[in-house]
Order: sequence, then structure tokens, then C-alpha cells
Amino acid sequence: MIEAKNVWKSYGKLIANEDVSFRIDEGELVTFLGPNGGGKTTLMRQIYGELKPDKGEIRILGVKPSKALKYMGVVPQEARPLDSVTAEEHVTILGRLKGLPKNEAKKRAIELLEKFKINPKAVVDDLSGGNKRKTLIASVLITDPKIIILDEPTVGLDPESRREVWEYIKEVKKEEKKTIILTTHYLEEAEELSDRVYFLNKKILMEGKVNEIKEKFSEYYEVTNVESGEKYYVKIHEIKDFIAKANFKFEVKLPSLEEIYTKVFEK
Ligand SMILES: Nc1ncnc2c1ncn2[C@@H]1O[C@H](COP(=O)(O)OP(=O)(O)OP(=O)(O)O)[C@@H](O)[C@H]1O
Repeated sequence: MIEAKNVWKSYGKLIANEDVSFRIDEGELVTFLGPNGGGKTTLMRQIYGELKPDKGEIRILGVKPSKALKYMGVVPQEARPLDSVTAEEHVTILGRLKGLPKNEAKKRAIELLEKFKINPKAVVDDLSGGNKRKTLIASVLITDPKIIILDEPTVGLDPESRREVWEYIKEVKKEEKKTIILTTHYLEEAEELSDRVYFLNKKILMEGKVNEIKEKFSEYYEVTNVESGEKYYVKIHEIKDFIAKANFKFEVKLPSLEEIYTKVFEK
């Protein structure tokens, strides 16, 4: 659905994206995970056509990003909702701006907000931080884009609101069957939401499903004796034997994405 081949982007002498290639299939939720300044926003802006690659190319459903805007709903990093309108008005206005007839925009706005448990009559300014973000996301869903781009959707939110937005994104993916690209520097967010992750720090340092990345990077599984709390570190190729012999109730875990992230970005 989305393909980038050898994309380079610099600001003067500063290279923000270096030879970046990726592929995203329909229905996937793919996260670009990387440190501040790692080039995530620059890459997103090229995907939604606001910047052009210096070298390389991006294709969305086979066409250039500038020709694919109708397929994309974008919530940029700096997006802030209009404060003084109701949630319903907010989503309706965005629908109208995208050319939907008034009645249709209003009907879909109410549907979208109610489905995701936001009171359409609430004034945006009075909503929680999480619900403000959800209203922004609902505002791009109104035209039913195939692809949603969320640049750091939970930055600055408290942990509770962040979880709320995560649940919302999961529902949007499931209920509205969207292809979703998101960027974050929160590992937990990437781990919670993504089908696949690209580690990006100028270049793509690693790519894969969260579990595959964990397996690739883990030398040891952590086995916990559930009753005593005792922990054992078992080498991958010895885990089968260990489990066969274990005469206690246990839990097996791979290392966290956090440990892997640290290894990748320390290189
Ligand atoms: N318009 C610009 N002009 C000059 N330099 C820029 C511009 N936009 C970004 N940069 C620089 O390019 C690099 C990549 O920035 P970018 O915003 O793409 O990273 P990011 O991963 O999204 O970071 P963050 O998580 O902090 O938003 C940074 O060093 C940044 O300072």
C-alpha cells in the first residue's frame, strides 16, 4: 500500500533521513520508533506530501504522495484542536473542509464520536487531553481515508489519557479497518499497538514484528517460577528442554523492547 525506496532528506548539511526504505501493507499498523530528532516527522511529512525526498521515491497505492492525499488522514505532531466549538462541530467542520455535504458531515461526526464515547455536545476546551486527541483523530476519520498517519499521537499526555488513546487507536484499526502509520519515542506505545516496528534514527536500524525483534535480540528467555518468584535465564536453544523438565508453574518472557531499543541506539 505504501512503499519507500532509498529516501534521503536533508536540511542544509543536516541529514534527517538517510537511505530509508520500507513497505507497509493494507491493514497494518506500523510504528516508526526512534529518539527525538531521529527523523520521524521528516519522514511522515514526505509520506503525506508536504516535503519531497531529495533522492529516492515514495509511492502510495502506486502514485506519488501529492496525488494520494485523498487516501490519507493526517494528524501532524503540532495539531491542536479548535477549542471553542463542540466536538460535533469540530469533526463536522473538518468534514466540510474536505468537501462533505453538511448533513452527511454532521451525521458521520455524531456517529464517529458516539462510537468512540465522546459526547458530541461537549465543548472541546472542556474535554480531557485524551479526548481532545481522540476528537482530532475522529476529525480525520470523517472522510473515511484508507490510511491514517499519527505523528506522536500521545506526546504530552498523562499515562491514563495515553492508554485511552491507545484503546481508541486499536478500535479504529479494528472497526474502521484502517492502515495506520504512527511515530513515537515511547517504547511501550510501539509494543502495545504495532504489527510491525521500524527503528529509525536517520537510517532504518531494524525492522520487524515486535516479537520477532525481541527473539532476534534475545539471547535468553526469562523464566519465572510463579509460586516462588525465582527467576531463571535460559538460553534460547535450551528453553524447550528446560520447560520439559520444569516441575513448577512458570511464565516465560522475552526481553522488553526497551532493552533492545537501548542496544540499537547505543550502537
Ligand atoms: N525545517 C527544518 N529545518 C532544519 N532542520 C530541521 C527541520 N525540521 C527538522 N529538522 C532537524 O532534522 C532532524 C530530524 O527532525 P525530525 O523532526 O524529523 O525528527 P523526529 O524524529 O520527528 O523528532 P521529534 O521526536 O523530536 O519530533 C532534527 O535534527 C531536527 O532538528
